[in-house]
Amino acid sequence: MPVLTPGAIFLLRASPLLSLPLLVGFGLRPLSVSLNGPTIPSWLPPLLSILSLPLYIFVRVVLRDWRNRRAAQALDARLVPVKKGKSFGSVDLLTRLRYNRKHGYPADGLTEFVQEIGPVVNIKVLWMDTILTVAPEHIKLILSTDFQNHVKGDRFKNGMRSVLGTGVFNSDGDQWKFHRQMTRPFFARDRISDFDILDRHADEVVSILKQRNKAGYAVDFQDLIGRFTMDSASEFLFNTCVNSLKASVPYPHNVAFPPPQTAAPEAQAALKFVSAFTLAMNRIADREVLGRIWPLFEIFGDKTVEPMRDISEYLDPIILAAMEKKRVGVQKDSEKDGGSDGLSLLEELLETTSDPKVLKDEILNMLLAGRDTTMHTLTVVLYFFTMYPDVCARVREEVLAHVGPTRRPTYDDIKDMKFLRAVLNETMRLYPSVPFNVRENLKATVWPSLDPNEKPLYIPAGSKLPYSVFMMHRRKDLWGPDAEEFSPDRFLDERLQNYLLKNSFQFLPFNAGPRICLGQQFAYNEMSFMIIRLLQSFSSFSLDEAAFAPGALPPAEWAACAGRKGVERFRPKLHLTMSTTDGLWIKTQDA
Ligand code: HEM
Repeated sequence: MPVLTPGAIFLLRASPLLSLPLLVGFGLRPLSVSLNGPTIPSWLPPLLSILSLPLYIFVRVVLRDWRNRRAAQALDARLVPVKKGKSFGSVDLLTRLRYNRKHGYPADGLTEFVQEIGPVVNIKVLWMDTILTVAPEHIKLILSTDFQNHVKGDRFKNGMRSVLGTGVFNSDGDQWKFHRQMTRPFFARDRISDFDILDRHADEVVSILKQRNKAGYAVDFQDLIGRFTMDSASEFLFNTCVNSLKASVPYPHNVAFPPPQTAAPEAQAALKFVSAFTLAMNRIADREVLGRIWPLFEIFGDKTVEPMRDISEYLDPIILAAMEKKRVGVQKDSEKDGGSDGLSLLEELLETTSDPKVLKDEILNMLLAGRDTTMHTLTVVLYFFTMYPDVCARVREEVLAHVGPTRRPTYDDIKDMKFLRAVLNETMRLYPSVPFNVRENLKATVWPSLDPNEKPLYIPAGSKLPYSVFMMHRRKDLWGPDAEEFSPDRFLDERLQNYLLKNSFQFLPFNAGPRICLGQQFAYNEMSFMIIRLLQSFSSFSLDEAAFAPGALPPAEWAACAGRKGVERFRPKLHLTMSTTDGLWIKTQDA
């Protein structure tokens, strides 16, 4: 049976509104004739039909703004200051932000709006309220103290549903509680400090880096570490390693005749799955950028169908096999090795549900959570090691002092390595994996004013409320005059007391409140483990700028810009999570 495309559904839903102009325009003439009224000139109905839709929207907007002003007055509050564009409906702002998202540095444009208007600003495009905040006071309300009133909301969830279903990331209320409770046991301490899986894959990463180094080629570290996080996550989550580290690793674009590579068929299947996964995530991220009107860009077909077909081809047999094992009571793979503590997430979930759709949604949600976030942070840590060799040398000293040159690190080693933790935190401060996030408020509410001389801010019900930890993490008034500098010691010296400890909500790489990242501890362990293994094998790292594809390095004009934009030698890119445009090409120096 043919399925309606998202665009067709959108148009069908909007059809009463779209048919209004035609009814007004063309219904008027026969009505006048039947009532013996004045003759209506033939040009009037088309003119009315053209004018009636904008008129209808205009009246609605004026009425809504009037109601909001009155509601604000009644609460002795004020409306959030608006950033206005130059064109009709401020469409130029949307065009500018979309262009910046593709070609600029993260938050380009938004940074200027915040400088001009303040840390909370209503970016009103097409008369819709989009209230951006970079204030810890408001983010705390959204995520924690007024959590019940701030949901992901249908607008966000509709765009994500064809990929993330109703998994933990893409649900609200009781449905979210069900998913969160179901997945939480998996993150018990025993489970996340079992380093066997990480160790095997870290060994593969080190050996690939060594081989390439010996042959004199740079390696795309982002690609390599993305395979590490994918293989580790897949093994933790569904007990089947995707084996992407076994597939051939790309050579830089400037290698004219790369050595021929052979890859096992399962490695090809892995790459197909990984690229379908990446594509599906990028497609839903595009929808989020387009906002409410995203279905209009999918009139002829759902853009996630194709990648989801490849994902299902890979994942469904794994899920069905696990269900079958459970049904016939075969001992679980992980129980054979290490008792029930070692259950994969899939096995853990099968204790609660046998619905294949719920199982698949959850696994995909966890892969999204677990792969791209850690991949990005580890990539930027390595980038900072190339830019700040003194920091790299200090972490290496700490590694050698605590773990030595070959021993496998333990949970306690990692816990004790304070400078390594500071480097991870500083990396996530400057380049948080989830730089922008969004919520919607169910009921109208009031936010405190950041200026004590001004009235509080009225937030109408159903507002789109994006918040940016990326921008908050760089505010000089919150972090000090050196906020744009990479300085891990700020998490250890007096700056910790002077800034962060005064307001813990100003540092939120893992979110906060009831929806705080479930994998936070797992992520710290995984990232620390990998860095320790790298620093046991290599003494330093360098960028190989010649290996970057044309256009992948920052454009020359960025050098004149203030802050990090002016100094970076990589190009951060935004989707649902942050990544590096066309990878990070590095060379290693053996220890
Ligand atoms: C550097 C690594 C990581 C960072 C920076 C990070 C950050 C975040 C953030 C910001 C959120 C909130 C998202 C939202 O509300 O829309 C989140 C949620 C979540 N994260 Fe992580 N994460 C990381 C690694 C992981 C890992 C490795 C896992 C699991 C394997 C994981 C599992 C989750 C889950 C399940 C949620 C959803 C929580 C909920 O909505 O109740 N994360 N994470």
